[in-house]
Amino acid sequence: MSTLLSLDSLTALRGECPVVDNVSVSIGAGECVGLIGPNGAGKTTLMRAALGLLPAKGASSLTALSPSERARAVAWLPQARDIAWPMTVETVVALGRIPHLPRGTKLRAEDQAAVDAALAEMDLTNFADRLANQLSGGEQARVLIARALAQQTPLLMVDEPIAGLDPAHQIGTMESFAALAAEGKSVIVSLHDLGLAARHCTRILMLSQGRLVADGSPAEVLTPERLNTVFGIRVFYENTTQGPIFQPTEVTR
Ligand SMILES: Nc1ncnc2c1ncn2[C@@H]1O[C@H](COP(=O)(O)OP(=O)(O)OP(=O)(O)O)[C@@H](O)[C@H]1O
Repeated sequence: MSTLLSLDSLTALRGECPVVDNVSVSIGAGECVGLIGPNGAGKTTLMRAALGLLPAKGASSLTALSPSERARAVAWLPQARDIAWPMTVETVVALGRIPHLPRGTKLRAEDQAAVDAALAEMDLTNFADRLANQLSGGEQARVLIARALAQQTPLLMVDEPIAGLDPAHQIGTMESFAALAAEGKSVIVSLHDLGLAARHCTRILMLSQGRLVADGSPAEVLTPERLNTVFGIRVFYENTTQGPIFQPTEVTR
């Protein structure tokens, strides 16, 4: 299995305090990896440090790449979602093709095909000519996910992509990520919906206070003890013929 991301003792400080603490992990092709943890656990910091967007100790395989190589190796969707520019949805999504275009050239047929596919995947084909800054918050979020998909990188790293999406688009987006993994690409997705993580992710990384406290299949990681100690919740979890059903039921502290 080829390795798309390798972190070795990655440590990121905010002031004196390590908010990502000695994380080592390797992500191979074909994985849909859910990155979970309470608010402030270090999920965003871990992804930004892995991308080389924050200074960190230890090593990330991505930071060894040149900026242009990195842009073809990984697509990044940050948490902030507002689109300020009065550009059409199609133009915003086409920005995802820049890493693939020879300098100064226009979109080629293969680039347009990638843009059209990403628009369709995010249910945005009918929005292609709308101004992106005039869309709702959830619609803008889908435009930015489509831009990341259009990049067609082996690895997609997305920070809370389904926050603010309606239920159908949350499920559809997670299905798109799972489908990418089934095709041999990999996705690292931070999210707070543990039910969708349990259902769509092949692997879960659980962070608590900057440390990687669990790494395995959803059933291995989402145990009652960890959900109690790390998240302070009790949950109902059952494997059914329709897949795992996972519902937080009460706060335990
Ligand atoms: N710019 C900053 N300066 C100082 N501390 C910061 C800064 N950004 C984040 N932190 C701290 O680092 C810790 C980890 O933050 P991070 O954003 O990585 O958490 P997270 O797991 O992504 O949280 P959330 O689920 O709320 O998005 C938090 O305690 C946060 O307060």
